[in-house]
Amino acid sequence: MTQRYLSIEQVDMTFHTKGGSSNVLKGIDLSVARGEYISIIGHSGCGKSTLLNIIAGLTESTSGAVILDGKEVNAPGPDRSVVFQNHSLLPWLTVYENVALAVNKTCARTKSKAERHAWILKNLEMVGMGHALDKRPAEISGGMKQRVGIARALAMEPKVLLLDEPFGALDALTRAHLQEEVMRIQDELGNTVIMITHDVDEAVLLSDRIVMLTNGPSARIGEVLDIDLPRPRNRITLADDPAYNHYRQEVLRFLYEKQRKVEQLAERRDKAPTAEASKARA
Ligand SMILES: Nc1ncnc2c1ncn2[C@@H]1O[C@H](COP(=O)(O)OP(=O)(O)OP(=O)(O)O)[C@@H](O)[C@H]1O
Repeated sequence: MTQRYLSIEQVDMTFHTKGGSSNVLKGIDLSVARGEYISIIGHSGCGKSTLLNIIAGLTESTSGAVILDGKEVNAPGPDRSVVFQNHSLLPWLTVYENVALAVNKTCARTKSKAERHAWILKNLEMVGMGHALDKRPAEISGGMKQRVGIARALAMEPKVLLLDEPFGALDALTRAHLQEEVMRIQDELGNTVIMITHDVDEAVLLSDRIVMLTNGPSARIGEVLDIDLPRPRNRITLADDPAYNHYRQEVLRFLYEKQRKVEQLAERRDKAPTAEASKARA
């Protein structure tokens, strides 16, 4: 594997709003190998989506750089496709047309009309949506919409697939099915993937490495955990696997420790006498 297929170098992010400035990310450094599956996990509001948006080129970082396959990227491009938690299909287009829109945009020069048609079908079949080509988003379930979103992202043949809590809004069974699909597709295509998740089991099941962000403000990478479990992975077998459970515990320990620190700070703040109270006592 080529190390540094994607590298995030010393990325800082500060948002300036009317209410003041907030430092969200500080000194994020991460190298991702080609074909690697990375999950980013961290407490709510720590800056995971901000980081993903910076990689996608949707948000410009305050400083630092994102280098993909030797080139700096700082605007959206077809080399990075994003799947969001809440599907972003165009409601007036059919399933087929939603994927076709992306394919016609990115492959117009490289594929003939017939090739593009076959490619759209192949990608929709890969996610099990070949039977619903003419349906509109309102006529299919949430899980099916996510499948179409994944097909659309894959059909663009991105260098990096960015998944922002792609299964977050789904029921447990649909979520499990889609995780299996993504693992199978990943085995077949060897995509480079960066996925945000809140789900520790999902992170361990799918990832080669889990990147754990500290709590904000100024979140940084707290720990990176290598998930050295053979593939293909089976969730039922892994449930009794000591290595799998060890990885789970490691992520949970990190998250609980960070949470505990936040609670301790809040306790200290609540106990500390306020300036007014001190003045009143004086
Ligand atoms: N465009 C923006 N302008 C100002 N502040 C922003 C903007 N985008 C995000 N933030 C702030 O940055 C912080 C991190 O937000 P972000 O959505 O990246 O967190 P997250 O870890 O993805 O959260 P969650 O897990 O809840 O989705 C939050 O405090 C948020 O309010």
